[in-house]
Amino acid sequence: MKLPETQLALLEATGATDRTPVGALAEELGEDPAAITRAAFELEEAGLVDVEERALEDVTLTEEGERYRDAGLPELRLRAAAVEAGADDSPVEMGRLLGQSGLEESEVDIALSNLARKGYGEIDDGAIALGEDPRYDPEADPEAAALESIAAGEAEALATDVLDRLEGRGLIERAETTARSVRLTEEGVTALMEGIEAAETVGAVTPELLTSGAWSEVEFAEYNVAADAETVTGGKTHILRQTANRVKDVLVGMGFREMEGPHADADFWINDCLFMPQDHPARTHWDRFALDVPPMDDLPADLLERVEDAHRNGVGSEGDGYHSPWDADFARAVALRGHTTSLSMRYLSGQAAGDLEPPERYFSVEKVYRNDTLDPTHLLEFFQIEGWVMAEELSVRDLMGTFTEFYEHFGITDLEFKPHYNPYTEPSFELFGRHPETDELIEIGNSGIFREEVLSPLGVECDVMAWGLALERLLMLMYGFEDIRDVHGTLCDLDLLRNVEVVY
Ligand SMILES: N[C@@H](Cc1ccccc1)C(=O)O
Repeated sequence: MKLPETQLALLEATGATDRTPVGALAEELGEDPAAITRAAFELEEAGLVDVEERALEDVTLTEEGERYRDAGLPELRLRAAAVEAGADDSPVEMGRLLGQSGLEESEVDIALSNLARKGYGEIDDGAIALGEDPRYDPEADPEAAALESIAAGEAEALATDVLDRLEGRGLIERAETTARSVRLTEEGVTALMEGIEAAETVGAVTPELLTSGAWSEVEFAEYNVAADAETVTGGKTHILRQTANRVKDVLVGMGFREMEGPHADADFWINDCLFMPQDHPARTHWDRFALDVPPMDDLPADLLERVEDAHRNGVGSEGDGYHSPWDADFARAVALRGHTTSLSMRYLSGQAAGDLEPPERYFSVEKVYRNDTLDPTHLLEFFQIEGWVMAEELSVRDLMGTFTEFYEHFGITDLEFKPHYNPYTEPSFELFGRHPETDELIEIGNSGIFREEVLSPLGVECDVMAWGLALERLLMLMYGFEDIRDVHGTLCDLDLLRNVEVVY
């Protein structure tokens, strides 16, 4: 008779009278328990051993259970302090005991309720009385003793009601496991006496086996295709990134080209080009992430001059500018961009991709940084879907039509628009969508048609409509997430991300 090596080793290590646990055999043979279990079942199928399975309970201490095992159960500590303070004779004020007992604030209620439950003392009017004949025996508290047994791996002998109580208190965790043990059958004993040879088995076909022709002589290991396999949660693209890629595909499909540019940029590109006055509240130091790096000295001088002129004196026949302070050093200072409209400015100015002729369409899906207060819909950094269209004649209808087409690709068909104000667009619109779970209207973007004060210094003579949409908000509408922190950043909910069904 021939058997694969692992099976033979297992058979030789197995007794005919006493059952041996599979775990012990795995340890003895230095093999993976899963491999030994598999071998045991194969031997059972061949009639050489029999495998017994028993449902077992695996009991472990929780962190709190561990803590009480070290320091003592809170009720026992309180009781000991009460004895010390003479509560055997007359009631002792709670207030006096708490300090002595060393109980944490969070443990006081736990101590009191369990003290009463166990009949170790009575609490009346803020004082503890121990009574005449306390059932208390510090050496024999069953729950304290059970914590010790569990820590020593001897939970099996414990009564179910004690385990139930500890579980109810959150001090232990119980899990079902299966214990398997094996014993030789008569056939197994006979086969061993007659002698068994080790057959070399092969787990997988290799190119060498195929080319040498050896495949026809070797014995292949049999797979148990019915066995449960461990769940492997492999790496995959984060849905935020997946959605970003999808957004890019959609926009490319709509004829847009992608913009690139720096995350840390001169205030000039982030704000000044956008006709944002230098004393605008959003430009104060606590709203932006200023960087302690040298200023950007290579801003195009003629453009700098034209932007300054638009700020100071206005553009065209009607506007007359802000008359607000203008400081070129302020324009050169570097900060993390609060929106990617800085990229739009670079491209529209001709500095990024050369002079552009209408019609042109550009987009980016990139990170922006804002010093917001963290909450379910705000993060310090998020992804903005920036975009603009340059054409001879544009109207609000073109803007709305573009959004309708874009969001339809993501199954969002109930957009709402509200008039809005931006220093750099006129008219301006905020975009809203309905959250699928809460039915609330949530803001998903901001848009408008650039003002002459923005376009004229850049040298653009036709219309440009533009927008900034929040990728995370799009995700909320698509997937129904209510807290953006579940899917973004280091606090994200891994289970949620693993199990989410990709929408498109
Ligand atoms: N920059 C704006 C979005 C926007 C871009 C272009 C035009 C109008 C609005 C924001 O971050 O909210």
